[in-house]
Amino acid sequence: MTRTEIQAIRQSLRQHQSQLASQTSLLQNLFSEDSRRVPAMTLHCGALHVDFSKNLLDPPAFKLLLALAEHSGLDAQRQAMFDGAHVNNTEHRPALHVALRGHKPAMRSEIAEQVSVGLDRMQHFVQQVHSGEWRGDTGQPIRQIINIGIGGSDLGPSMATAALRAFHHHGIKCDFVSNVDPAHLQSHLRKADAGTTLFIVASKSFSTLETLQNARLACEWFKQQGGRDISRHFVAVSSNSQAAQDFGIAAENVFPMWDWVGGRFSLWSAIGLPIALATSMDVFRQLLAGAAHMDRHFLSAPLAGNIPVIMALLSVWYRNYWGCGSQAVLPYAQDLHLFPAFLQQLDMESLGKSTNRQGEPLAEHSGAVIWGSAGTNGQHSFHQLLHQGTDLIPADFIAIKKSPGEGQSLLQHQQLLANCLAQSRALMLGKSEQQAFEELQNSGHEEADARQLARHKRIPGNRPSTVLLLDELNPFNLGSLIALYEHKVFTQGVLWNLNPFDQWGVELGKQLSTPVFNALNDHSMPTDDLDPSTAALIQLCRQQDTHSE
Ligand SMILES: O=P(O)(O)OC[C@H]1OC(O)[C@H](O)[C@@H](O)[C@@H]1O
Repeated sequence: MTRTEIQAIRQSLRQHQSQLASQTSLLQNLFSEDSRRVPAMTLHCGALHVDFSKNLLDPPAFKLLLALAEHSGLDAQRQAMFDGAHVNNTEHRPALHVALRGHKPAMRSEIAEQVSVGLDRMQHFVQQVHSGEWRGDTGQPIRQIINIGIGGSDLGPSMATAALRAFHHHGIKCDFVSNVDPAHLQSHLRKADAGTTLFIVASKSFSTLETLQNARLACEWFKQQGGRDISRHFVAVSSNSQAAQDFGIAAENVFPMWDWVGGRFSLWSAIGLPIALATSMDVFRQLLAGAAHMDRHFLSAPLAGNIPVIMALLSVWYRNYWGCGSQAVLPYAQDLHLFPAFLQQLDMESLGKSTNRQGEPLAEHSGAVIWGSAGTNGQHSFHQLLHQGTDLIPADFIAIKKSPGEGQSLLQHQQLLANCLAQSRALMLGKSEQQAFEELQNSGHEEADARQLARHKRIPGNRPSTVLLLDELNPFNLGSLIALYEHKVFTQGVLWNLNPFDQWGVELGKQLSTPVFNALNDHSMPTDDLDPSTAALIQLCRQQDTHSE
């Protein structure tokens, strides 16, 4: 990496941004200056079409951002990740989620074999469950799956299972439990039948408190319901097979994963078992194939035509030069309603860092807050802030072209699409005070009243968005979409020179919860060594216990 050159590029980006920021109708000006802006800024990868044209980006800014990517060593670091080098430098590991979808890493030839064996085991198990060959301990087939896991062992599989609703296997219901709050598991157990329920205990480390506690509660419930043979109702997915066995899961029921897969990148491994059980192994393999398609695009497309790279460059552009502290992700598809929550972990756990790869403080802001929900619901709540709030918040709109239904459903789908495209357009166009005034006068308002109200109805516009259009929401396209965001996050890590594969910040909360838990459980335990606020709150909790006794 050439620090001086990077600093010079960053300085030019700052200067250029200040020129662009002075144009209040920059987006509309960019369209009038270049009639080819839309085709030039719309990229395609299989059935995914990405329209970048409504971004606050002109050709000089794009050129500077591409230079930033080149000087940051993106080519070499991308190759290093695909080859299996230790790109997770603080944990001394490769990050080889791409190997799970068929890429053969040059430095780790044994991995392709492990992946293939792992997939075959999944396939065999899914086939046994779906055919009814796998029986519970009362001789009944499995009808319900409850996945117990949290973070990467929950968000990816639950999101993909919901997204692939149209491909669900009839007769198998799949639920996900993550929160240590017993109410979460109990809400599912209340409706479950122990004889036909299969629990998947999903934990890469097999040491995560929430998952182990919920797994214990599930075992307790199973026994209370008269269940005898745990091995017919509990399987695990873990890279720590011994811990899973020590917990009581039969060795043959432990599906492997590996330390070279990061938790938030793990849905492609056996962590994706609930996806395959809820749909089919064929669907799961199509999901992998779609991701592999995006992997090839990321590896081979030139930077200027590389979708994940451009998305990452835009995120850096908005975060570092336009002062954007957050980014909205708005899937206009109910089946993708968990996508923003999945992305929150993928993006914020990866990029929420203040230290570079060398251990020095970062000179620039890194990861932004990622948030959003399924459209059109957001239009009736937080879109107000997107349109008229004081912050500039770039938005990714994700839309699906093909309606899954006909008749009235088709019409409603067109409404959904229309709303999506109209929101992206409204963010760009806004409404001038004059336009608002004329509309008010035309609708019969007195002039003074219209002038006053027009100030409130003015919408600045010039707010950026990207539209990602999928031909259809199917496993292949979903795989491509997820992999796109994975590579976007990786690229941002390169541009900020940080390690996107560790998560040390998460550890502190885990460490500190133990003494608090002990103090809550044992009232004789002194709390003087805790901070005054926590000590006082513990006292309050203890008093509450006394009152309810
Ligand atoms: O799969 P597990 O080992 O149980 O980990 C589950 C989750 O725990 C964490 O605290 C990490 O921050 C996540 O990255 C991880 O996905």
